[in-house]
Amino acid sequence: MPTVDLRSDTVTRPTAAMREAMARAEVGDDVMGEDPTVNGLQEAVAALLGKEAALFMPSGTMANQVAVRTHTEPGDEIILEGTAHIYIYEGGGFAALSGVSVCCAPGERGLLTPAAVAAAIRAPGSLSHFPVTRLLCLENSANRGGGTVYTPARTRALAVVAREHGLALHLDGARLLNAAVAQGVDPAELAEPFDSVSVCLSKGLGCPVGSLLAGSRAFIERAHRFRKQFGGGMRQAGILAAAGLHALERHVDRLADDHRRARRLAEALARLPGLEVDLEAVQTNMVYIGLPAGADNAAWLAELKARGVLAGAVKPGLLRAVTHLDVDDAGIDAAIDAFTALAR
Ligand SMILES: Cc1ncc(COP(=O)(O)O)c(CN[C@H](C(=O)O)[C@H](C)O)c1O
Repeated sequence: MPTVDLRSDTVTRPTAAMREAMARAEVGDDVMGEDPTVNGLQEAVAALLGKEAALFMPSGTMANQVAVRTHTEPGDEIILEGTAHIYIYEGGGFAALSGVSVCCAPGERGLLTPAAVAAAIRAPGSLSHFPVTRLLCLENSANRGGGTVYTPARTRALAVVAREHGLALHLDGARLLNAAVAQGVDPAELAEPFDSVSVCLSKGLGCPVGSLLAGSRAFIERAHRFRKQFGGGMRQAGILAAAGLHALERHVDRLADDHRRARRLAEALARLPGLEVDLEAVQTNMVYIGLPAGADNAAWLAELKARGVLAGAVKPGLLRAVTHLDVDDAGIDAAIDAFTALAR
């Protein structure tokens, strides 16, 4: 029985055409700045996001953590929404690598409001008791929010509050191209208010490895130093960068297919007895699925697997399904059939 892997869009494998592009890549030593394909990808992504420069990174986590380190000094504080990837899924890197504290602001479906950001900013006290709030990080699309998106207008409104208080702004744009395609807007419009933006090539875009961090030339120069310090300097990485150039050319518009499939899956599951799906949160390629009270994640995942469907567990009673390049309409049909059989 074929298996449809809905655990994450990180599971996408390079297509044959992408592998050919990788095999043809011109390469050089990127630590010496001599890999022409990496340089080309960095220029292309900087232009895509409307930034002066960009830096190729082995992972989205490293792109975020280098950004935090570049914006802050030990003892500073950063503001994150309570379900942010930087807060939950990056190994406490903000503390271990940057020595900063976090103020988690309450969001709705993973998205912050200007009021929540304003309330999270440490008032400069007369004494030096407080950490200094230095950086606001947003996530677009918001993973644990359900793959929800910030609009350009809401992003700008949050940036106004941050700028009024002298904060720097970083965007965890792991799925920024999903957010842009879902809204029919230019990625550069969503990136515009930010000092730094990370984007992932290794998720829905189908690359085996890679993210980029974009920002001003001065910011990227400073980030370059921290990437090296964190061990992220790479040598003939053009083989990986070629996948990114290929993906930017061929795999961006098709993200709409992933969103359509996620929507179809969500609407079918929402109709099943005992399952809970927040359809308002299904805005891109993710479907969070609430199980019946008392259901056991492991048992459900095993039953789904036995029916050829892999899903991810988020927390007790909550699963996640993510559509991507390697999921087709037949895979969605199989997932609907499997959940239907189990929900009875
Ligand atoms: C918003 C966001 N920002 C950053 C990252 C980190 O990217 P990588 O370090 O995995 O390349 C992820 C990965 N997300 C992964 C997933 O969704 O399966 C897991 C949870 O780490 C992400 O969702």
